[in-house]
Amino acid sequence: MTAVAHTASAHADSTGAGSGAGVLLQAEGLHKVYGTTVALDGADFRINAGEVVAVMGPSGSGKSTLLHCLAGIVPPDSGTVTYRDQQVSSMSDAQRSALRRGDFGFVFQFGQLVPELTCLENAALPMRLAGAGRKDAEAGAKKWLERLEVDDVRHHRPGQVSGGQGQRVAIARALAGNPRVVFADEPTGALDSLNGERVMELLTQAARETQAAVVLVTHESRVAAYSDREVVVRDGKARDMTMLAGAV
Ligand SMILES: Nc1ncnc2c1ncn2[C@@H]1O[C@H](COP(=O)(O)OP(=O)(O)OP(=O)(O)O)[C@@H](O)[C@H]1O
Repeated sequence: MTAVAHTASAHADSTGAGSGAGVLLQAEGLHKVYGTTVALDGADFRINAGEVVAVMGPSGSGKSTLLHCLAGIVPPDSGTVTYRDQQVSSMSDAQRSALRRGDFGFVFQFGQLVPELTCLENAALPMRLAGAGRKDAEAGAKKWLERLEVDDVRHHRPGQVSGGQGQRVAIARALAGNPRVVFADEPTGALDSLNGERVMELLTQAARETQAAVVLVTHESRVAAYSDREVVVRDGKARDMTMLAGAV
């Protein structure tokens, strides 16, 4: 095993970065290997409630793998992921799915909306999957579509809306279930810069109001500028740049 950059973790408790509401999600010493490729090599990470953390770094450095391990989508080979007092890394597939449905929201580069459903039905889908009735789920989803300024396209299907509108619908969908953590992997990657900035404004505002934490994978510094803190992943290790800067 390679030595881990623990600088960030060593300072995070005392500085209480972000809302100060305490660590919500934490990873320690994550290792993940695909064949002969080392995707994560002892990565540490932590995020507080209400905090927006940008995960940056070169292509292939392990950013998405880190996000997938944090979200319980991919189990790490070793290391731990702790959400509140639960060990995500030792949960069964079914437990991890339940956690993702109940507590996490997801936004990806290409919204990944279900093409057969309307924008409203898409935004309501996580709540439906979590057991809400159609009426309640759609009422909750409509509120978020209004908030994301795409209520007017709620009866359209994803193929009938622009990329920016589709991405806003995807964000509404991620937020509608009142997630405690939103995982956003290059959420503005497919958008022009104006749309990208508006999407980031809406995402971060909404997250701050609901005290959701946002793990934001991006390679764009103008997107990372919306975060409270930046973590750089390089060669499968994560370094907290804000903490490092503060320590100088
Ligand atoms: N499912 C997989 N199977 C095989 N190799 C994988 C898989 N997922 C990731 N990798 C490899 O692991 C390494 C890290 O990938 P990852 O997608 O986490 O990087 P990234 O920093 O998100 O890259 P990018 O910025 O290009 O999206 C890469 O070398 C990648 O090819």
